[in-house]
Amino acid sequence: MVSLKQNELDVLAPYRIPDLPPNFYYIPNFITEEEEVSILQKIPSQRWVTLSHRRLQAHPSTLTANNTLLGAPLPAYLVKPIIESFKELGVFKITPHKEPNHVLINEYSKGEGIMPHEDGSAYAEVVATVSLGASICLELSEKKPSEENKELPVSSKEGEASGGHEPFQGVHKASETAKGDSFQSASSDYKLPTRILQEPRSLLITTGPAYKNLLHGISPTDVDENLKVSTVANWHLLSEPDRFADGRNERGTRVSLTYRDVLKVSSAANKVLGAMKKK
Ligand SMILES: O=C(O)CCC(=O)C(=O)O
Ligand SMILES: [Fe+2]
Repeated sequence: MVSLKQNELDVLAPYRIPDLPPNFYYIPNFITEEEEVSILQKIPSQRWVTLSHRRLQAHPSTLTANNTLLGAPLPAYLVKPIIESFKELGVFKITPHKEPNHVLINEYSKGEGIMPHEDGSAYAEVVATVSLGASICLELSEKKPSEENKELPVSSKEGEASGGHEPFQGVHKASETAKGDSFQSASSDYKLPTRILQEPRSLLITTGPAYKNLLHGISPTDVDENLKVSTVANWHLLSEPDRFADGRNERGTRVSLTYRDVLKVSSAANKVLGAMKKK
């Protein structure tokens, strides 16, 4: 019997990735192949915003400049079956709205990635990422003092401004230097930096200190290499580790759905009331 720590999402305990800051959970085969195909077909092709190393779309909309979401329902294909399963598992049970209200869809072609960054204070400390199409490695590193506040600006996350391209390059370089310097983890109990290998149809949940204290990114490479039990934190939770027996993951086009609970939500009704109060 797995012993449960306080606040741990009980049903998820068997999926907790060991030796990482609390808490990452990796659930292989979270959705079926049919569900995967169906979601991929429904992602609207006209809503992509192309960034320098990936393309992106936000549902129901991009956040405002002060990180507020104009509340609106998520499209049905993002709700069923995924959010229904989140409710059964209690994924968002600790967040203010108890369910996600915002989804960013990222698409990475072979060789593309995202700079190491933190998701920041606009969201509750739970992110649930469903991977589609192909496997990819998420790289985790600890924030160094010099890397505090490497929060991806909303503009770059949401693709509103081309200025978002600059931090991508800059932060990516910072991380590579850190690795070259044989990065020393402040908390030596944890094996950092490390990688989480995300297979298609899997769910990765990031909560608490894992959300707050680490940077995550994806190398813009054609092949993830040197994959083995000692370099991939979730190796024992993989659905098909044999696929990576040669230590390699040849990248394909991978789409991620990142579900979040935006803390500040304004409704259309609130806007009208606010305007009336000002009069
Ligand atoms: O594609 C992913 O898994 C990561 C995306 C991400 O970090 C983000 O959108 O903030
Ligand atoms: Fe992120």
